[in-house]
Amino acid sequence: MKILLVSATQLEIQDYVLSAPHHDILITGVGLHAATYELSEQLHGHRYDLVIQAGVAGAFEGSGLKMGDVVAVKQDAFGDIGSYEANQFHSLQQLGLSTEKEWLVNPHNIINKLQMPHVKSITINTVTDYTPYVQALQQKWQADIESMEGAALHYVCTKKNVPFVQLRAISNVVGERDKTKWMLGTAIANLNAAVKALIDSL
Ligand SMILES: O=C(O)c1cccc(C(=O)CC[C@H]2O[C@@H](n3cnc4c(=O)[nH]cnc43)[C@H](O)[C@@H]2O)c1
Repeated sequence: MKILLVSATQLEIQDYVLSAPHHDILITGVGLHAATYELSEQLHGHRYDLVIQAGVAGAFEGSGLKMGDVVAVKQDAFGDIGSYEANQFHSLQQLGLSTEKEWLVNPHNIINKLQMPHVKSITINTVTDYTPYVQALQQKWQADIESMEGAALHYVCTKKNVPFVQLRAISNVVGERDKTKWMLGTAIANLNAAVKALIDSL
């Protein structure tokens, strides 16, 4: 099986890569713009049976998720592309500016084989501790987690008709900007173990 392993940063997947260097690896850089471009370029030149995106993420309060939990993203959305006014967020679809679906749902069976929570994620461009904005996004999407690249995976792979799966490990609570309260090390260790378990099972 030809697998592409994708991550925003080397740090997030290097433990797995060092132990099993035989898959194609794509480090996109942080953010939607970089992930969309790099993934599109890579899929233009190669055919993969599965694209795995692995990274850390923030969990929304009330999601029930704990630091270090590893989750599979069932659906993702471009969470902050639209308008924010009177403390309410509106997507491009609500504004009548896009006819595409709001949620980019992963239709591939592989996600059903993963023994971990299946979650809703949004992909955002600005990390913030401004509570009214975080609450407006929560009210709109009722997501469990957020990242800065996930929707690029769902969007590009769906357009290119390539099977994909997005694994995220929880490193922080959304809105927490004090990095001493993040659990990056635990999240990355658990993420790499989950990537290994998934690939070994294929
Ligand atoms: O130090 C900063 O100011 C800073 C600003 C934005 C992001 C970071 C990161 O270290 C995150 C990089 C990476 O991790 C994902 N991530 C992790 N937690 C969150 C979150 O709460 N909201 C959105 N994305 C998150 C993200 O996918 C990035 O690739 C540091």
